[in-house]
Amino acid sequence: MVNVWAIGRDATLWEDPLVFNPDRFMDSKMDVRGQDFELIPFGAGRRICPGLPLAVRMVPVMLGTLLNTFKWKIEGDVAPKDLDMQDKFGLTLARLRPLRAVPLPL
Ligand code: HEM
Repeated sequence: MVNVWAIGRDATLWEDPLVFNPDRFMDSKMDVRGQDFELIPFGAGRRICPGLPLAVRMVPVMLGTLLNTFKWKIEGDVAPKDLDMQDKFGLTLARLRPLRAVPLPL
């Protein structure tokens, strides 16, 4: 069993590992397809997620469509910088408080 949680918080691998900063991947050559073990959201090796080819195509299409079709705000008018990023323990990590985003017509 690989502790992906610990890998993702390892300060020898990540700058400011506890900071939610998706921009850190902007110029990154890191491959999520099980080649770079710092980041293995689909697992790696023989049991790697068989849905990976579908997911890497569909997630950008779906996310891009949602972002281009609506403006978004966080329910309760919470500012993004104030978003509660605590997680709750489980077999997989889930947000303690679900993100409830509201689509607004453009
Ligand atoms: C962003 C989307 C997805 C992520 C992040 C993801 C992630 C994962 C991870 C981490 C595993 C465990 C790999 C391991 O044991 O090392 C897994 C397994 C699996 N995933 Fe996905 N997955 C995604 C989408 C999908 C989709 C779209 C499908 C099917 C259409 C799928 C089907 C499966 C199946 C069947 C397994 C079990 C494989 C096995 O145990 O041999 N996943 N996935």
